[in-house]
Formats: sequence, structure tokens, C-alpha cells
Amino acid sequence: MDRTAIEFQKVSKQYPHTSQYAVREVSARIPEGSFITILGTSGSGKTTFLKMINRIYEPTSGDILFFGESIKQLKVEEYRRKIGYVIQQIGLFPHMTIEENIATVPTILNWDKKRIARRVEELLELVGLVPQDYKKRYPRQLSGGQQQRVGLARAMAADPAIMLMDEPFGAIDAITRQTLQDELLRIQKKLHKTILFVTHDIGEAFKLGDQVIIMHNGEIQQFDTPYNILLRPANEYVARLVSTEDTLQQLKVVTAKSAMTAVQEPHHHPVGRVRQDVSLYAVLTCLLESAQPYVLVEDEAGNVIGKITWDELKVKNKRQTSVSA
Ligand SMILES: Nc1ncnc2c1ncn2[C@@H]1O[C@H](COP(=O)(O)OP(=O)(O)OP(=O)(O)O)[C@@H](O)[C@H]1O
Repeated sequence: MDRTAIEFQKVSKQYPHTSQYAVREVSARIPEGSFITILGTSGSGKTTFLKMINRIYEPTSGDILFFGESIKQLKVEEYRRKIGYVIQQIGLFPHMTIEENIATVPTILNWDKKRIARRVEELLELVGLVPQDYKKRYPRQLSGGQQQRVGLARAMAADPAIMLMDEPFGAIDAITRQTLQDELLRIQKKLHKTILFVTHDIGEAFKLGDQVIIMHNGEIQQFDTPYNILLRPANEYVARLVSTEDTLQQLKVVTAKSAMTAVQEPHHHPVGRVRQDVSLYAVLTCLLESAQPYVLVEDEAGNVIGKITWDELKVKNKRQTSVSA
């Protein structure tokens, strides 16, 4: 059974001198190790939702639990060190080298120098920067994309229990952004962090999230897998939001894992097979090539974990026709 990393219990936030709630009566359970994206238009309450987790803002009512404990009971500074925080503006310290930036939290935690040096090298490698080339440089000597990688490394330095990411790739060009998304998925696969990632980009939300929270007017409209959001939108708002993306684009960002039905089949089946992390676009290609009614989905080790039928892809397209009609 999954442990719950973060739980929102009827959390509302109303800023002083405002008549509207920024977040209203939100309840949600974030399982440990999950990658959750939070999608919504500007002003829908995404950032407020995130900032209440690390206590930059306090809820007006309701409670937030961190592994079962109310965050109000925890010492703020100690608690924040268990949370990695990455934002769009990066926030690297300009007068400190890359190495010093990444070492910020371990230094506060009094790690010994050798351990810090090892950790900095390990993290730079993890985020795809050659340590010897980068650690003595200053942030201004790096490109925006490289700075964002350092921001990610710094947030992960003391191995936080959860990572909060607020539009971290928002200011980065489309191509670098895709590379960073792929890197983040690779890192997540390796480290199984609990990640909450705010974005207003549907493609990014669907590509990265195991589950997506759709927010509107401070309320959660739907909290579900990308596939279910496309297939079974909870209400008219979600249906309209997802119908703005064209079908092909959607097939490219939804993973096989999110769409499959779990099964265990013998290995010798004469049908096509796909890895769980490929897109539905690849599934479609495989179905067409094999001319079979379904494909099997396998994990990294090659074990069959699910299947996807033609009908599942067809139902999806029918719904889109009715939404756009
Ligand atoms: N410090 C603040 N004081 C007063 N109102 C605020 C404050 N921060 C946010 N708000 C209001 O709360 C609502 C939700 O804002 P929030 O920043 O959480 O939305 P968002 O979905 O993250 O938007 P964006 O994508 O534009 O960042 C908005 O109406 C905003 O004007």
C-alpha cells in the first residue's frame, strides 16, 4: 500500500483584502513516489496550492499533512529542508559558484566537506552537467537551461522527501524544454521522488504526470491519470480544456502505462509489444503494424504488465468528436 506523502484536508486560502478564495475546500492525497502535475489557467490557484505545502502561505482553513503529521506541528525550517523547491526564476545565488549553490542545504546541515563535494559531483552528473566543467563557474556563466539544471540539483541536494516545482521550465525555449522534461522523467524513474509540478502547458502536464490535478477557480476539477482525463473528463470545464489539443498531439503525450489495462499474459503471444513509457502514438503504430486487436505492454525488465486494445483508442476518439461537435 502506498504511503501518503501529502494530504490536503478541506484546505482553503483567502488572501487578505480579497473577496474570492484563491483555493477553496481542496482535499487531495498525494501518494509517495508519484509525479503529480497541476494544470490550470492563470489565476486558478496552482501556485497558492503549492506554496501552502512549504508554508510560504498558510491556509485560511483546513489542514495539510506531511506523512500523516499536520505541517503546523512541524518546525518550519526543519520541515522546509525536507522539501526541494524549484521555480521558474531559478533563484541561484549570483555571487556563489555552482558548487556552492548546490551545497547550500548540505552546508546548513553541517555535512563534512568530502561528503558535500561527493554529493555535488553526483548531482551535477545526474542533471547532465560535467562536474569539472561547471562547478567553479558562476550562474551568469551558464545558459538558462543549464541554470535550471543546477536549480534542480540544488533542490535535490539533501535528498528531500518531496519536490515542489513551479513552472520550472516556463522561461525556456521549446527544444531545451523537451530535453529537460526527458531528463526529469529519467531522474524520477531512477529516484522515485514525490514530485508536484505546476504548469499551464497541457502537453507538459500529460507527458510528465502519472496523475494530473486540473484546477479552476481555486477548486480541483479532476485528479486523475492523463488517459482518464482525456477519456472521462469529470465535467464540461475539463472536456473543453483537453479538447483544445489535437488528437495526434494527445496520443504523443499520453503514455501506454497510463492507458493500459493491467493483465498478466504468457510471453509467447503473437502480438506486438511496447514498453510502458512509450506514447499512445507508438501504440497506434504497433497496432497498425501487427494487425492484431491489442498490444501487450511490458516493464523495463520485459515482463508483461498490461494490454491496450483498439477499442480503447477508438473510444477516446469518439469522445473527442462529441466534445468538439
Ligand atoms: N499574495 C497575494 N495576495 C493577494 N492575492 C493573491 C496573492 N497571490 C495570489 N493571489 C490571487 O489568488 C488567485 C490564485 O493565484 P495563484 O497565483 O495561486 O494562481 P496560479 O494558478 O498559480 O496563476 P499563474 O499561472 O498566473 O501563476 C488569483 O486570483 C491571484 O490574484
